[in-house]
Amino acid sequence: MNAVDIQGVSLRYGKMTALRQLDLHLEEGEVLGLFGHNGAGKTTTMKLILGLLTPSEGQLRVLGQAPNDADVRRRMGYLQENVMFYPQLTGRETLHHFARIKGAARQQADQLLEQVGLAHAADRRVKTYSKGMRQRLGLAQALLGEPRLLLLDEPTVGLDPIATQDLYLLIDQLRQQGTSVILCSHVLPGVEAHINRAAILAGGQLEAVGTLTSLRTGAGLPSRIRATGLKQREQVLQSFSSLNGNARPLGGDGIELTGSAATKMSLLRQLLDRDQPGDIDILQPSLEDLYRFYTERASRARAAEDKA
Ligand SMILES: Nc1ncnc2c1ncn2[C@@H]1O[C@H](COP(=O)(O)OP(=O)(O)OP(=O)(O)O)[C@@H](O)[C@H]1O
Repeated sequence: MNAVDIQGVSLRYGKMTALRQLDLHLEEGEVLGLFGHNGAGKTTTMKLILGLLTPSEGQLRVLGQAPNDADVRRRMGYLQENVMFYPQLTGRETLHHFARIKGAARQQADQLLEQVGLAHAADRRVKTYSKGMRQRLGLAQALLGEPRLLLLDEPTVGLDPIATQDLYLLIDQLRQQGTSVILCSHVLPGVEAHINRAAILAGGQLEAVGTLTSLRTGAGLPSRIRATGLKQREQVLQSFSSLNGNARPLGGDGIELTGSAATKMSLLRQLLDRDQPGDIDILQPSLEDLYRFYTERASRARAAEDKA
């Protein structure tokens, strides 16, 4: 059973179509990164999964049930963008309050405060918390009741680099325990090692979805192999240039080879056949490169449609 199954879902706010024919699924124990420009439809997708919105068309199942099923709601955790709390309550009281609403055990509060690094501030009022502390409290609130499905909307906003890294490690841990996670973010650097697949929304439509490897193959963006410490650099350069012109010299004794995701490994083997480099770096298209590629492709397609 998939944690989330979205089939042909459209969502209209009056005349405005926020999501168009969305097909997307989330496997159990999978982390899906959901990316897109402002207004692309990410929060709308989250709200549909949470049962806060009803599709105008299409089918949606969450943990095998309708999203507004009471049992499903108990097994979901949600960290919303710009999370707000009662300023007069302490961190611990805040979690007790949400535990009551969610039907979760009150004793969980202390363990969760510890887990998100807020144990030292458990008895301080939330109004004295920094932005990052409120974000951590939001995460603890989302984790109440040991959810099987976690929806995180911009979870790293306000977190410092160490706290961001801690959050990603926590997501890795939850995934290992079988929790499914959808992570919406505009912050792409650093996230790619922690997601199984990425989905890119543009203008309410799914422009691309897949593992980074499959998105790289689909985009056809080049990978670069940088090698230094070559003993026969000129011969190596010549032999690659005569093959397909994808080699160029770098400063010192280095070279850079450029190839598609499909040819990368073969280029690497050819290089190692020809020389014994002291060091090698492989620079693959990053999540940002892929995001740029797919969103620009979507914009071009839309501009062409508008012209026609
Ligand atoms: N309640 C609403 N009434 C009318 N239009 C809405 C409403 N909520 C969202 N929209 C519109 O639906 C579209 C999708 O919005 P959504 O909030 O899902 O985008 P998003 O990808 O989460 O954006 P952001 O990154 O800015 O949070 C936008 O054009 C937005 O203006």
